[in-house]
Amino acid sequence: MYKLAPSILAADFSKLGEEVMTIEKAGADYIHIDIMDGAFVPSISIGMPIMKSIRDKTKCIFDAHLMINEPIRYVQDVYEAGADIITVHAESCNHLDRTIKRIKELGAKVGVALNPATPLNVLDYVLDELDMVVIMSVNPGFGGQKFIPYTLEKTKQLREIIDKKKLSIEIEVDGGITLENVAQVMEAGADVFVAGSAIFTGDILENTVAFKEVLSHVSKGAKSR
Ligand SMILES: O=C(CO)[C@H](O)[C@H](O)COP(=O)(O)O
Repeated sequence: MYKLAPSILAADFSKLGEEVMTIEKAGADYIHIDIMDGAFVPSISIGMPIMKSIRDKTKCIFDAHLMINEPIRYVQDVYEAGADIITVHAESCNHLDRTIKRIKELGAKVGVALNPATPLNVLDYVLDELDMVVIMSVNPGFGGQKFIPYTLEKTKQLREIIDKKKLSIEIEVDGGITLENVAQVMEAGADVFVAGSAIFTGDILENTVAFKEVLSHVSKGAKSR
């Protein structure tokens, strides 16, 4: 099954709990939580207290995306705040292997995100340790940006590698996903789709249902791969 991961970066924080309950009701699979430090990426977003405050509002999986330098310093706090999946950027870890191991020791699932221009081969030696790879389809730091088309090819290449090695790793694509381009991202081989502005602008319930409708249309088995 394809999964939808609404990014709360685009939510109305004055009613975050309510909005999270709305997207769960409409079928969201993961709640994508963008944590930014103002150093690895230009923006500062939200942190552990906000995560904790919504943890009891939903049973959805918390998919924490750490856009922070040396995230190993915070993975325990993020786990304790309720994260089920913790994703770090390959570019922000001095010791990626150690960071992956630390997340696994905590008992969380582990993801590694790659900026648009980062090649897939940085994952060559750690791929089989991962539960998720996040292909950034925008340069991280802001919601509401335009999808970068060349990341479709990168997603296809990663799909081939994962299938060839028979690994059970989810490919999540993050940034600029809309109802207009989501089918292309599905065709490229993604499993999980992050959408911020396209979900939280306008009617949140209707937008979530519309995404779920598209994602349920093409069954994975029916795809060429
Ligand atoms: O990681 C992110 C930004 O760094 C966001 O999750 C991403 O951009 C989703 O927002 P939108 O759908 O508005 O592009």
